[in-house]
Amino acid sequence: MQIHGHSSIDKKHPISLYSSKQLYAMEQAWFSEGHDSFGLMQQAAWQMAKHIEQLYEKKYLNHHSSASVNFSHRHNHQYRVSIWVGKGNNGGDGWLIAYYLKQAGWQVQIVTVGFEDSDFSNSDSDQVNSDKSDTTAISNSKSSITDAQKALQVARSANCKYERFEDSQNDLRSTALQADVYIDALFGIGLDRTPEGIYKQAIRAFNELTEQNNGLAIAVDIPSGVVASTGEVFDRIAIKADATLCLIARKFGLHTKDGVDYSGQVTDIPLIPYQVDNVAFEPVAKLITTGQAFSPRRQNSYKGSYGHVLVIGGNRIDGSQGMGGAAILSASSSMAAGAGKITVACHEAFHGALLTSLPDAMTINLHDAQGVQHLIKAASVVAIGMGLGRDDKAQALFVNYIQAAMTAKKPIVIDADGLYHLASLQLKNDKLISQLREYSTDNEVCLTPHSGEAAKLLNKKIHEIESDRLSAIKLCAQTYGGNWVLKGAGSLVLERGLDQEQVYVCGVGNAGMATAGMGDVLSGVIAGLLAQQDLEPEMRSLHQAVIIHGLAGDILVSQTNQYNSGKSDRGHLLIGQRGLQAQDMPVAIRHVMQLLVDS
Ligand SMILES: NC(=O)C1=CN([C@@H]2O[C@H](COP(=O)(O)OP(=O)(O)OC[C@H]3O[C@@H](n4cnc5c(N)ncnc54)[C@H](O)[C@@H]3O)[C@@H](O)[C@H]2O)[C@@H](O)CC1
Ligand SMILES: Nc1ncnc2c1ncn2[C@@H]1O[C@H](COP(=O)(O)OP(=O)(O)O)[C@@H](O)[C@H]1O
Ligand SMILES: [K+]
Repeated sequence: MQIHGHSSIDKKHPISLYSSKQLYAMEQAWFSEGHDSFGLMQQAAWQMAKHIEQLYEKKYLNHHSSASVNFSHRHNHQYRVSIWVGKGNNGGDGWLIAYYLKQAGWQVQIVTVGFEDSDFSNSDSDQVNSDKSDTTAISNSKSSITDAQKALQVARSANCKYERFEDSQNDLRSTALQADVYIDALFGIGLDRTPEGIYKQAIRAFNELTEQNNGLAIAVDIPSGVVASTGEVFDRIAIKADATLCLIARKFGLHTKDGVDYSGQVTDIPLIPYQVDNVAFEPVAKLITTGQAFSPRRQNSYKGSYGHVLVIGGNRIDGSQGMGGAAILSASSSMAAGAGKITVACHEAFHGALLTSLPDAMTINLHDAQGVQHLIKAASVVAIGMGLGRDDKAQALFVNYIQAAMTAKKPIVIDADGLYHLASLQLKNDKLISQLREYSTDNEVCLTPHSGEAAKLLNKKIHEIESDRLSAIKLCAQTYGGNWVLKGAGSLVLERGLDQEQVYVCGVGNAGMATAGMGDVLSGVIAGLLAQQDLEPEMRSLHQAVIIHGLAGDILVSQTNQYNSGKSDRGHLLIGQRGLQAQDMPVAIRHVMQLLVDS
């Protein structure tokens, strides 16, 4: 997975993301305007061939070639490419890439997967005389054959060598399979089920070969095995690409869930001017990698100008060890994100520990219902649920405090055990659920489940959530109202505006953050931003909080930021993904807040 270095925050615009259904609709819209589908495939392949050449030169010759590559035969060393094609149009792209790279002087070997001998002999009957081998002649040939078959003919007529994977699979060391660059054109956006049998073997062999030969693995459109609309990879069977050449428009699945691990560096090849204003092509989500710049604070201000966060959590059920850390992490992250004041309502057993690590905080006993309700009225934001406990007593507190927060019209952040209680209340048809949904139409309510919590909230299995995270977050919002984060690699954020909802995919963060307490940190950042009413709505938004959290995690493990001298300005040693702890986050959050002011 790519880790971003952030010595300053780069200012990339959000990237629109689409489902495969939308991609097919865009193509169809283009064809219905009279454009030729094989012509589009030729364009796609030609442009990909140029990018492949550039990627090759970047890796092996260690330089960036100019935008327009001068395709010429190489005298000293022939570039070797192994192109793996399936039977759909993704394979069609592969055949044509073979044709163009061969023209450019590459040594081309095609490996077909799932083809019968008859697939080649059938096309022999339509074969265009190789003397006249050009793509135009073939594109004008029999229209009854598919674009992929035409592409196959083009490559064959140019004498590109090919062999069936089925015939060579037992000998991965065969020289025919040795190459510098491996192109994955097995499946594109049409993949809709687990690759099995020969396909599974081919994907495994492709990955093994690229690794053994230290080859460059480049995926056409999307790594085969990744589902374009969801980012799911079935049974971990997918091409592990160093680079993906993404055709027409950016696929949602490249950036969330498993897709993040398989896509490598993604390059867009837009090809057609799809109508962005057309409702049919409204992106399903936007990929964000950077936050909004913060304005400097007014000099004439005081702690009250930046809000008062009340964290409610950190309980100890009789006889248990307790969960004070959750509230402490959330509170310290709130302050790191800039909240003016913080009070923690936690079990008294943790007051000492809290004050030792965060002397800036005020404390109150979680079970002092009157006192906490009083504080809810005084707070700017209420964040509830982190380590609150799941027993009946904790649920009674949860209901009581949520009611108080709604009466006092406070923004509410609900996480962890708070979500557990919501799920139980929903099953019991409790009136709190409809009250909260109603409340969320005019007031800020943020809910932040991971897949396990979302499964409980929707009364589904975790794999059902994971197989379609986009639908899951939408269903959460429909059922409970409010703004949502569905946490995990490529966290999804759903925010409801006045008349429409917007989904974001968080393009920062890393697997080092898969440790206990990181969610508590996120709830703190969300509350800390919401508390600062001097900020514009966009800067206090949920997606801003998720980005700050992810950037902070990346900064801690990055190889390229100021921490990599071995020591940070605060004397901490560089931290890696393994061993990153939630308690490391507040210092990095402060750093990101500063970078965003500077940017
Ligand atoms: N139509 C066009 O002109 C263009 C198409 N493009 C390419 O076309 C691709 C989409 O083509 P297709 O719709 O043919 O889709 P694919 O090339 O992804 O292939 C889909 C075929 O594979 C089968 N399949 C799906 N999952 C399978 C599995 N697990 N095991 C075995 N078979 C499986 C499907 O039933 C279908 O027959 C894009 O990703 C892109 O690469 C681009 O060339 C742009 C232009
Ligand atoms: N692989 C990952 N890539 C990016 N972010 C991650 C990854 N794993 C975890 N995170 C982030 O870390 C946080 C973990 O939250 P959560 O699972 O609720 O932890 P906890 O409940 O222990 O506090 C979430 O914001 C999540 O998106
Ligand atoms: K592919």
